[in-house]
Amino acid sequence: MYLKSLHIKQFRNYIDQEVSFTAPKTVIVGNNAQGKSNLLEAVLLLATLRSHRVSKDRDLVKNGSTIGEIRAICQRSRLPESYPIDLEMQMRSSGKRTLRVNGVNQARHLDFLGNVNAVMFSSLDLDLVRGSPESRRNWLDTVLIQLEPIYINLLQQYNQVLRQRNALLKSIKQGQIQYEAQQMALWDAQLVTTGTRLIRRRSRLLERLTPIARHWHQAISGGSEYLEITYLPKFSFTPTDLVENIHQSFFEAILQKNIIEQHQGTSLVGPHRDEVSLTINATSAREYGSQGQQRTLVLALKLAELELLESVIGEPPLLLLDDVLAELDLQRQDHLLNAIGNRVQTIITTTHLGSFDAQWLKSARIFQVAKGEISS
Ligand SMILES: Nc1ncnc2c1ncn2[C@@H]1O[C@H](COP(=O)(O)OP(=O)(O)OP(=O)(O)O)[C@@H](O)[C@H]1O
Repeated sequence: MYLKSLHIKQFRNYIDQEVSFTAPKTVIVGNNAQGKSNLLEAVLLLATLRSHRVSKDRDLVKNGSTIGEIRAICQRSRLPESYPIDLEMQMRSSGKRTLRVNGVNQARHLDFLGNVNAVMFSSLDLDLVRGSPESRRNWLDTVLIQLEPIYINLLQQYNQVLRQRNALLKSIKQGQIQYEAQQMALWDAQLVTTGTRLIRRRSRLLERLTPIARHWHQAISGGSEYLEITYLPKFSFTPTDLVENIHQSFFEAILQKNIIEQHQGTSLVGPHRDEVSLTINATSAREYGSQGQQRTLVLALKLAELELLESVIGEPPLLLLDDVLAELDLQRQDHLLNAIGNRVQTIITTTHLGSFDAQWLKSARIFQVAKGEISS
């Protein structure tokens, strides 16, 4: 797919900015806090309807405004040039969003998704290995939303059940209501049904990503390291388990935590607490990996994400590199730049052009950004 132009209004530190992407590679240069990440965030929002940095739309809308807008024209390779897609996303500090495709309102998120596909690689992604389980869960969710847009509905359903179950547990903890086994069993059943759908999809995604990530990981590390990626719910689980078996193990785990959940006033079992284990030669990459090993691993995961999306969608997604190139050593940079080639439309942000290969820069369009204004 090709992103032809982006128009952002009252979004983060931008007032009204239009950018045309006339080359497969765009480099955005600017000092810190000028709006580089904000621009990439706008593109990622169109692809996933989620920000990788904040959860509330009020943080995305420009301070002092009530409504922000991201508009893009893109071109899918399966459609003729005369059928560009016009996407519009309006967000309000109240949280209400309006989504339009070619001028037509889309009531459901899943009807908007799938028009833009993108892979973001930012310094925040180093948290994928070193950070909390939440960053790994968020990563899986972001990839799944693009691979199968219906996932956004499944995620919303689960989160709604979780919120209600947590509210009930909190009221029990605070003594506002009595624990009633029958009432709780209803919520348990919904948590298990909606949660199992997420667990199975996340685990299936890892089964598809692992061989690709392993390939990249071996290529970058020189072939001596063996990567394993495993989905770890709070109960015993294998990816080949039947749905009924997962349900049963999930229920048993909830039952075991029954008393402490009432005591803590929150749900302790479910995909919101799951972990993804990343091991190199059977050793935890998070606890024992060197910084270099962790960087190689994150790069391998991102390249796997790119390759998987490309094979499922049938064309390369956009690649958004937020100030990460300078953080990679030359060998890792080479792997990344070779993998991108000229096939993948890439938008790169950087504070200085010094770390870029001169030849590579020749084929790129370069913009400057300062105080939320982009110039060429
Ligand atoms: N909702 C908002 N309204 C107005 N300005 C905002 C909003 N959110 C962020 N900003 C401003 O955007 C700027 C940060 O931009 P951005 O995160 O894109 O930085 P950057 O250019 O990528 O720099 P760095 O290299 O430090 O990451 C800051 O000046 C911040 O105050």
